[in-house]
Amino acid sequence: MALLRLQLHDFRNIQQAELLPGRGLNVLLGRNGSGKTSLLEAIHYLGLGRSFRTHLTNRVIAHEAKAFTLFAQIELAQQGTIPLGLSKNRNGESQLKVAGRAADRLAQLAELLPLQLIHPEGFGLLTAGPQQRRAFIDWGVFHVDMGFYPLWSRVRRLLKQRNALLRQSQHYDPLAFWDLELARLGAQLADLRSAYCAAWLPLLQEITQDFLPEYEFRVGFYPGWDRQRELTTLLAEGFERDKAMGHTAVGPHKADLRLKANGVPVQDVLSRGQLKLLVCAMRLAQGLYLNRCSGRECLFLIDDFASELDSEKRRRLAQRLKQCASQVFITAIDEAPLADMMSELECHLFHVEQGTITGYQARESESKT
Ligand SMILES: Nc1ncnc2c1ncn2[C@@H]1O[C@H](COP(=O)(O)OP(=O)(O)OP(=O)(O)O)[C@@H](O)[C@H]1O
Repeated sequence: MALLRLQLHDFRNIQQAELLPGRGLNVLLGRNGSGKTSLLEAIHYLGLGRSFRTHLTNRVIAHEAKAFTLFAQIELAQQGTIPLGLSKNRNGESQLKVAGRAADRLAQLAELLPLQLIHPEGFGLLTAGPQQRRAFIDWGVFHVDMGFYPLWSRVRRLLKQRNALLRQSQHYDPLAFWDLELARLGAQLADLRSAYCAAWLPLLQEITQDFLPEYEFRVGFYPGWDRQRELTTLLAEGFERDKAMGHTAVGPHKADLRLKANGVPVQDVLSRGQLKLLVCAMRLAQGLYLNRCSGRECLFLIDDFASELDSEKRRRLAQRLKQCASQVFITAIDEAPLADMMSELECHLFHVEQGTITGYQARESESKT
């Protein structure tokens, strides 16, 4: 999979621009505030239907404009080149087109454009609540198991129904029927997530050897409840508590990934820089796993991160990206700190200046294999 063309209209400070990326490393160079991160944000929008900086569409639409529009051409191994279009206006209305047809599910975008974002605030994956880590596991399962998305959607609907019933019912009985189904599907979801974590973990351990060899990492998957016990029993026992809280306290919607370094929770022992490296390793391991088990490539967006790594780690990052066969978009203020990465990968340079892309230059990797 590769992004061959990206056109932007009224996206942040970019009134109109076109990017024709290369397949390897695309370096977006520019001064502070020039629009580099906005370009990554636009690609993120195309892959996930949302920004990584804000949940407010109005912040992303250029001042004075009514809507933003993104258009892209992507190349897929099976389908060849297909166009994608996404537009959002200030009333929150979206238009999504895939291969010229109106599409209604953002999951369609995610399916076409698997992407991983590595950015300076990314360590929230390890320090914030479980929601981000659940989304992280689900990204992986979604891309390797076709059965995941319909199952996940049914579990979500069941939970909504259960929470609505909790608020209406004085007794547990009306919930019992729904809980049977929730427990059945919840167990299937937990099995998929747990199998994914077990399969992905060896790759993570391999990559952390590059980035953080001083630690031994262990990763535990928590399915959202104690699987020694029946989920139906736990749900029935927790009825009064759940009713008081207005939502369900145990179940697959509480799944989490728990990481330890030398036996201690990572957020208690690693420095900020080390947490960032670990997140980077986790995301690379996902890209690599996707590539190994489905032959598909995942696109990497790397914002302002490489300058935080020493030269050896940058080289290792580039080597891993090469292993993932990934197309990479990386921002930097100047190219000097990226020299190590640029020598490992086929490299394309773009200059971003006040919302316009002013330069383009393709460079051959020095150490092509
Ligand atoms: N909705 C908007 N309309 C117009 N301009 C905007 C909008 N939102 C943000 N901007 C401006 O867009 C510019 C580009 O921001 P962006 O974060 O992409 O810059 P950057 O090149 O990544 O900078 P840095 O290197 O400092 O991270 C900023 O000057 C910002 O003030």
